[in-house]
Amino acid sequence: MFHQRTEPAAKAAGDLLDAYRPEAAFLATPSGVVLGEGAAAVTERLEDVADLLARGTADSPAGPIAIGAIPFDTGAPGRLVVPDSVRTSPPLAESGQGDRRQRPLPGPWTMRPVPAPDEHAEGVERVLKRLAAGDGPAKVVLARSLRLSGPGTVDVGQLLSNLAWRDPAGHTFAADLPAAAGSTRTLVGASPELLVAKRGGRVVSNPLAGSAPRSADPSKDQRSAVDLLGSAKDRHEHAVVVEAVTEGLRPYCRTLDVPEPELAGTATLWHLSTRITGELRDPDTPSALLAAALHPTPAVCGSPTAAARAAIGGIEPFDRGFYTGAVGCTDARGDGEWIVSIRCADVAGDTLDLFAGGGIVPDSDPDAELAETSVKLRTLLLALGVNQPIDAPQG
Ligand SMILES: C=C(O[C@@H]1C=C(C(=O)O)C=C[C@H]1O)C(=O)O
Repeated sequence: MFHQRTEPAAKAAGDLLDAYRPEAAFLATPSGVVLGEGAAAVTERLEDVADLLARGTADSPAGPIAIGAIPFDTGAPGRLVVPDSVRTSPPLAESGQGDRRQRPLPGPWTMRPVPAPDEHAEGVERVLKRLAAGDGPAKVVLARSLRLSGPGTVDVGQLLSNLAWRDPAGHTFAADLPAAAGSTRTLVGASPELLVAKRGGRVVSNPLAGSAPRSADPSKDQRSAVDLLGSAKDRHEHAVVVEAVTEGLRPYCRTLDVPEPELAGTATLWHLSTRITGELRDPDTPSALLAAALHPTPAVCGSPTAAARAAIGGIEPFDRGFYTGAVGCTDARGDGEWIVSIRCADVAGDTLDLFAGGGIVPDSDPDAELAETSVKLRTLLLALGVNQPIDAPQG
């Protein structure tokens, strides 16, 4: 039995960003901001969250909340925390505080791509061969990572703040992870992708898949968007995800609405996006259970899931850890939001591991896929204040 304190709501989201310290949990979405401090209870599995929350009380009428992260590997432990105390605020975009709090993190940084860029392109070729064989996956999401080491302990709070103010309408998070040797470990990022949100009887999922770079030149930017919307390869890559999410939600829903894909823009990329909405058969279905049912979608793994996962395991030379997992928050009624953990870094001590991947289908081009991951890495690099090419060979 535990009791969760609910502090008075903050007037401005920026106050919660300023109050964030490593080991706390922070989530900002278009529906609001949550900062959780301390740990009254902890679990490793999404499926156990509802029972855990039922064992506690809170000042809030919605009961206690849990907040945290799960990894890509569905068999590996997550870290979902019921904080001792919780503070909330209206969304960042409504704070009127603008972007005045951005500051680059101190460098210099050494950067080590894992694998080397040309090896990632070779990995894409290997995936293409597996797809062509016809007896394995139909789509595989292949990722690469970039390890940055800096001059001192990474200021996670400043990085979180930079990410949040760069995109106040996005999903920005910092989740405490199982500790690395001797230092706290945090997953910090700004993801454009909603895995699932549930409020009362309504459910929403907004898968993204199919990407094109943005351009500072408005006519080029427009062309890139129009080409993406008309690209048969990208529409196929996207359709695979929409179908899996729709089928994943169907058993829980009385109605489901699946519109045609549209464009969603981040600062650096265009994506194909489908906002799937539905009415739950049972409005008490916990959001954490829906997240567990959908994770990992073919947007981050591929399809069919088991074959794609096996291909990833055979080709990616690193452990994804919490990248391409999910970060989210739920109350005791099951209302909550779960975000796909992409455009993120796993930070411990003076080191950040950045990750980016892309969906490979039979028409994918290895060089274009490498370039796409480089653009995706820029979300974190720009928030760090690093604006240098990353694919030049390193000494
Ligand atoms: C895997 C990532 O992004 C995912 C893959 C996408 C794609 O292949 O086009 C687009 C959005 C995300 O669902 C990533 O950012 O690392």
